[in-house]
Amino acid sequence: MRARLRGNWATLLLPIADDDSIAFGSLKAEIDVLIDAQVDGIYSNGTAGEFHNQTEAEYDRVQATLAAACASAGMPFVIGACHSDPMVTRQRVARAAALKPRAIQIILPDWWPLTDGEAVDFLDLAAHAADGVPLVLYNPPHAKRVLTPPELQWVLARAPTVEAVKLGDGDAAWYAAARAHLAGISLFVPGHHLATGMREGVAAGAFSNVACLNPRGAQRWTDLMATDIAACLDVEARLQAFIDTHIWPFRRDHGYSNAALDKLLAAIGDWAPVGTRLRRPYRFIDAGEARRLGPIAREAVPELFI
Ligand SMILES: N[C@@H](CC=O)C(=O)O
Repeated sequence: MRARLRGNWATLLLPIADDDSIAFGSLKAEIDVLIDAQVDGIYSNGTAGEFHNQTEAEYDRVQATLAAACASAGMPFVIGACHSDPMVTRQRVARAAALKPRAIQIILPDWWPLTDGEAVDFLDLAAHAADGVPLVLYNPPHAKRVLTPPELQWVLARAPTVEAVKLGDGDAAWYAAARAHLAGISLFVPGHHLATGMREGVAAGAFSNVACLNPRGAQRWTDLMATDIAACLDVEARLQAFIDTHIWPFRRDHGYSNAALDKLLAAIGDWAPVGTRLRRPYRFIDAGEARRLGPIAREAVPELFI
């Protein structure tokens, strides 16, 4: 039987060259570092993979590069077939399934918000395209339609191939609702909330921005949660203070995207040739900010830098 989807999943950030092309040599180098870090798994085409800003030929090349490297290393991988257009999603899912990933991640169509019934229908279409490969539903707080725990319960009861949901968590009331409505579903919370999600008995893992900062450190922190959750909560509190003070203002005060923030974290961690650049029209944070914040991050959470 297949093991439950869980743990520390590292996002494949998309390296962008100065001419706005995808730097495929750097992408392969990044994959090699992630494999060497022995993370629980690698996933492509999340937000930091800039799935929303690729041609279909580029999409195919990114997935083929990931699948070939992971297959030969025995590293579990999930392919993000996300797209805001449901027709394109179905085509991406079908092509992803042929690469035999552990699962395929999708978002709900993102122009006109779906009703719950339409969400079920969309997940049924995606399941057919996935041809037996399980689905991960990525439903972040900035999605056009954000499902509450009771709404998710209703939808997932009618979408049996959805094995996991990647979502934003919330306060104590949200965790209580998640426990009441989503038991048995692998829930993936934001990486920098993972210790809280584990303590609350709700999170199975994270498709993780902590792995953006340092994949090896994120893996050790995740593994430690099984035996010393108190120590992990202490790391989480310091990490959140660092993010609130030094990373979040780039979005709140200057309007940078989440992908820009994730790439800033990766540049602070400086573990692969990813860089901070995003594809136009999205603005990216100057690499000098990563150099400035590197020592501050290492002082805040030295445990994550190994
Ligand atoms: N939103 C992120 C999560 C990790 O950094 C992504 O999927 O890229």
